[in-house]
Amino acid sequence: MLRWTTAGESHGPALVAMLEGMVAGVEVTTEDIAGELGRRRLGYGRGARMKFEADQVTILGGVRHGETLGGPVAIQIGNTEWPKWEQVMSADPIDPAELTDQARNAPLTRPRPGHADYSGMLKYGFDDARPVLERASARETAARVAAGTVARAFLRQALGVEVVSHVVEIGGAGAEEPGVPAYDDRDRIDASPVRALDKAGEEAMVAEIDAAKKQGDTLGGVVEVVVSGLPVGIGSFTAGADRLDSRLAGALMGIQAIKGVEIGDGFETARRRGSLAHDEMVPGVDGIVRSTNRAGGLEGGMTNGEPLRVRAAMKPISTVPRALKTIDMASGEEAVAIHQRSDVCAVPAAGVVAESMVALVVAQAALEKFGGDSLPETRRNVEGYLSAVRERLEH
Ligand SMILES: Cc1cc2nc3c(=O)[nH]c(=O)nc-3n(C[C@H](O)[C@H](O)[C@H](O)COP(=O)(O)O)c2cc1C
Ligand SMILES: C=C(O[C@@H]1CC(C(=O)O)=C[C@@H](OP(=O)(O)O)[C@H]1O)C(=O)O
Repeated sequence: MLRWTTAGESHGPALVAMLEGMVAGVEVTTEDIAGELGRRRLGYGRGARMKFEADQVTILGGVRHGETLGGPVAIQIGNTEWPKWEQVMSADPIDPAELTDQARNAPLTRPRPGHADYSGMLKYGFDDARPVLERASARETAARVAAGTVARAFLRQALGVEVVSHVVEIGGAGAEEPGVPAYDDRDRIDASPVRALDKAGEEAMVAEIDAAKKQGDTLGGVVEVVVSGLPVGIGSFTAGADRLDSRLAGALMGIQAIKGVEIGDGFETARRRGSLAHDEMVPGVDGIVRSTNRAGGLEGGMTNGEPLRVRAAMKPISTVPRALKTIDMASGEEAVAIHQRSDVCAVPAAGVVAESMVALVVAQAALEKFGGDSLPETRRNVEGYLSAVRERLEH
């Protein structure tokens, strides 16, 4: 089974991603991972940290001469800001007399509403929010994108599947009809400051970010991930936990600040009558096709051969410059939340993270269906299945 995990803190020396269960022979390089990490740093409205900090990628294991070996893949993302944090985030005990950076090490006792600070301090028994926010921070999403790069490479090389995303709304602003991107639109989307497919939508979103920034405020929004080239039958209807839709929802909700997930037309479908909610089946060149794709390529927890479409809604950035009310946990007095700096909006970056989580989940489900220890073996299994499906559809 394909499994992934990450370790590391926001201001630690590095993040680490581990990916187990990947087949041998998938072509992936340090440059590929760095390229995806670069996409995650972009976006109009991101904060100062994206400018002064850099991700340093090292593949520590599981890849040789540009190909996976079948063993666990370990990827390190070094943080160039580490020298500034070496004392505060030291893994080993530090003699208080040697601590030169007292200011940076001062306990953070004013939990920020919308963050993990308050519940995390009480749950783990900390008087300082630092140990909570270091791991709760979305800096960790860099490690997910690194693991996701390997999953995307596998999907492309085993199945010809491609994953793309675009930003649909920011702070309620966006195109009326944002359209559905194809993989060929990826460079154009990445060149947009907000990763929008549509120019009018882009302008509205940029204006909304400018307005929020001026008012000392922050924004959330909605991203859509589209996966093309998927064969019918990935996922399962046999148990709730095996449904591809439930797995996608879990993986996307697992991204920091994601508060809602829609499959296909999602909540809009719930407002329609059945006659206008589903996707009728009509004869196509290679068998059966759908006249619409309202279901977003998923029926009964399985892919149905149409492009997979899934949306994720991100709440506004929690650290609001116009600081929110809180309670100082040291004194019990009313206070305002800690605010050092913040993104105004990280929705474009969240789209890249969402692509990675979708790629990991789809790769996991594809490996369950097709198996194999090497890329050629998986490909043979895919081809055998596809030819059986083609035969079945011949009339
Ligand atoms: C890519 C990305 C970047 C983020 N950047 C920030 C940020 O700069 N400041 C902030 O307060 N929250 C940021 N967040 C969101 C917080 O990490 C998130 O609101 C917090 O973990 C609590 O969210 P939760 O209730 O979903 O756990 C970011 C989230 C993502 C996905
Ligand atoms: C560092 C990243 O995102 C960070 C995620 C984050 C948060 O609270 O989630 C808060 C910000 O960091 P800081 O509080 O130190 O300014 C972001 O810059 C990154 O995405 O690489």
